[in-house]
Amino acid sequence: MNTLLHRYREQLPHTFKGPDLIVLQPPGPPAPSAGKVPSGRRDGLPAHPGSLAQRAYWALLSQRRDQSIVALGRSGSGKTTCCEQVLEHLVAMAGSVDGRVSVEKIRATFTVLRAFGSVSTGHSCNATRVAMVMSLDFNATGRVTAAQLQTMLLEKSRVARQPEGEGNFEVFSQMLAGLDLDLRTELHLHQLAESSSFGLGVWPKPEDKQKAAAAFAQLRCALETLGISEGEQRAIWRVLAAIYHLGAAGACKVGRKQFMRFEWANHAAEALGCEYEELNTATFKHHLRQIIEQVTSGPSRRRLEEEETSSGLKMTGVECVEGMASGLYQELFAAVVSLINRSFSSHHLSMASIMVVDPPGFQNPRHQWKDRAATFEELCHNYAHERLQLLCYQRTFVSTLERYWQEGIPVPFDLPEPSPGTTVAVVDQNPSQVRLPAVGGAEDARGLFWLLDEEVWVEGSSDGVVLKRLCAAFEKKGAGTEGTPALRSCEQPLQFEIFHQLGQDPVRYDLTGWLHRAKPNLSALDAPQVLQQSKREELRSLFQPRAKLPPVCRAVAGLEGTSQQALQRSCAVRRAFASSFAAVKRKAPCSQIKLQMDALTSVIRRSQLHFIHCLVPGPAVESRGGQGSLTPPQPGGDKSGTGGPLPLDIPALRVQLAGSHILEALRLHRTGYADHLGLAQFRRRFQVLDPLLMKKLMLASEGVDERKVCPLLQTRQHLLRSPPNSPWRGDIRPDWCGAGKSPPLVAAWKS
Ligand SMILES: Nc1ncnc2c1ncn2[C@@H]1O[C@H](COP(=O)(O)OP(=O)(O)OP(=O)(O)O)[C@@H](O)[C@H]1O
Repeated sequence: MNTLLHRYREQLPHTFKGPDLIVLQPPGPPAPSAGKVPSGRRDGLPAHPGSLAQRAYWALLSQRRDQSIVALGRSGSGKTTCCEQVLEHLVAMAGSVDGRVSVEKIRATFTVLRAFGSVSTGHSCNATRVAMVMSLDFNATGRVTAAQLQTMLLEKSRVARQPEGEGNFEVFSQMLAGLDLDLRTELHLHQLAESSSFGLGVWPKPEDKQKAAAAFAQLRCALETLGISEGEQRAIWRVLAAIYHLGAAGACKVGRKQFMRFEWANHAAEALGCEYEELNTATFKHHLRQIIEQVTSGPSRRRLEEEETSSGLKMTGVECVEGMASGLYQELFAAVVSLINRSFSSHHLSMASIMVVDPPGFQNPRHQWKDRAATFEELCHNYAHERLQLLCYQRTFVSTLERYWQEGIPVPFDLPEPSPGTTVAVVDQNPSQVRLPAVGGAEDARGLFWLLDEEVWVEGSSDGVVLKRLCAAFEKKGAGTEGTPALRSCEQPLQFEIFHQLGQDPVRYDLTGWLHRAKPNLSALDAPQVLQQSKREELRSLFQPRAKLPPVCRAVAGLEGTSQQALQRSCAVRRAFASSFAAVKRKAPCSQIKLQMDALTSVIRRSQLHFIHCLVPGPAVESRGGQGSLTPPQPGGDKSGTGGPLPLDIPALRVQLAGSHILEALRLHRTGYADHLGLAQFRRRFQVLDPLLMKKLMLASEGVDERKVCPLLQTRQHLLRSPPNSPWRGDIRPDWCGAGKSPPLVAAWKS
């Protein structure tokens, strides 16, 4: 486990001295191994994400096993920066076959991802709104053969709606500010609309527009570095322009469902290469499509469609336009990811991979002293973050203690309580696969996602009903109830609080309108067809390859790839979606979020996991614009522009430490035996020192009586004491090998 405490480094002398806990240096090129090494570190590297990357790399080479590096922490804590540094370090260190993967391309990828996947919020000016897994494949000689990007949980609704004081995806303002005159005229962007229902084309200050234009020039360079042709870039700008025009067109709020401003809708159709009528039908007239399908399909299908129309699935005109815009953006994002993957793909054989995971950060409006309740999208990001924390908990504590128990190693350590699983269950617990006992005592307690998916089909149901059922299942009532609560209802109507971060960081949510959000948006589902059937060749060639992908996995981008490693990862995603076919068939948006997280965890689950906990050490500072954004960190000391160093926010740091079980993990690391090897790896590593002993060792372990192994090693403790400076030096405990316990037989060292 690694803790990266960014900024304020100078103010934290010797904060963490554990062998695995490191303090992040300010961003910059990976530090060489020279320099002051914090005491207790065994790899000889100073504190830096690069040192973690190096460890994962050596583990990959020595164990021939996939590795994953997962960044966790609040929004704005430096996860994306850290992941970028890790990837750059790996590529620079290992080198790549044929130069297919280079540091420049990795940087370019992050520039593109920041443009298309991040927004400006109070936490950060580049808050990521998509979860990303970037995998580097290595061959047996340790060189990078290929890379693959997969993305999940894109906050596509952001295109049409943003919380107060937050922005749309950066790429819109960049394109509107920086597009050259010819293209601007061709796409009807030379004169921006007076108002856009998507909040596009607005810059609070003139310098913001200049910055956006400069960022657009950088984005174009990045796209070129990734080998994305001029024609493909034009197709990308066309879709973005169409989304802009849809925002300007708007929808009539009363009467017939139709565009409010015909002229702008016409521009949107022109940009997409389709007729106005086609766009109009795809956006508003699903019933026409449904009627055709009903006529051509069998009776069972007809029943399903009837159900859909009779339940509250009918949408307003505004929802239809929003759905079309978000659907177009999701397809565009997936196409951009495919283009990035094309630039990294190769047919070279690979042995194993290192996967770097950057999820959206944990978010709480209270962190910026905002009084508003959190939104549905923020709940989804917090849920994703806690699913990864749960994985960390299982690997750090549950599996480790289980291994000690299996090997008969007495370690005085109790499983920390509570587990992140308590709050994860509030969101996604499925009574048919209950992992934890229902907190409120109700036998069939369903998590929020399941409740929303269920209630959306019930005639006359409301947000209040969902809240009532949720509280009945998970709220602790009465004085006798023990343990940390997972949920409580608030005094404000339709509001509730989930006790995230092990109860340390409760977030208040407003459930108003969530039932409406849980409906599948039929316009969004029609968007891919509009793009695939475009009359413009450049759009068709960009989007038609997506038509071949199974519709179940549409929310996940980056499933293409021909190498063996890429196919394995894609299979893991498909398996996760296949596990809940009913939810996929119903196109239920909430279950899809859970399935996307299942897919992400199943991609990395089999690998050796390394977690990076990024902490925000100081309080968020309101920007001069009053939009609640963090003051950008200053190099070399983080002066906030006020002349003095920012104070450390000790309570906030405590909350972050306690909310992620960091101190408990450190304690287990010191009490237990953090490093261990399977016998086969142990033999491979040390047999050169005493081949005879190793042979006996293998024979003993292959035989029935494993007890013979232990005395053999005890007689040769010097094996592990040499060579000098070996990172594996240490004491062997006499009971390191569990007598009579079942395999896997492991060797454990005292760190
Ligand atoms: N080690 C560091 N020292 C100083 N500043 C940093 C460091 N790491 C990141 N930053 C800055 O902090 C800001 C937020 O960083 P970043 O986008 O990586 O955070 P994040 O955790 O990925 O946020 P989110 O989850 O919202 O995407 C950026 O402006 C970045 O430049």
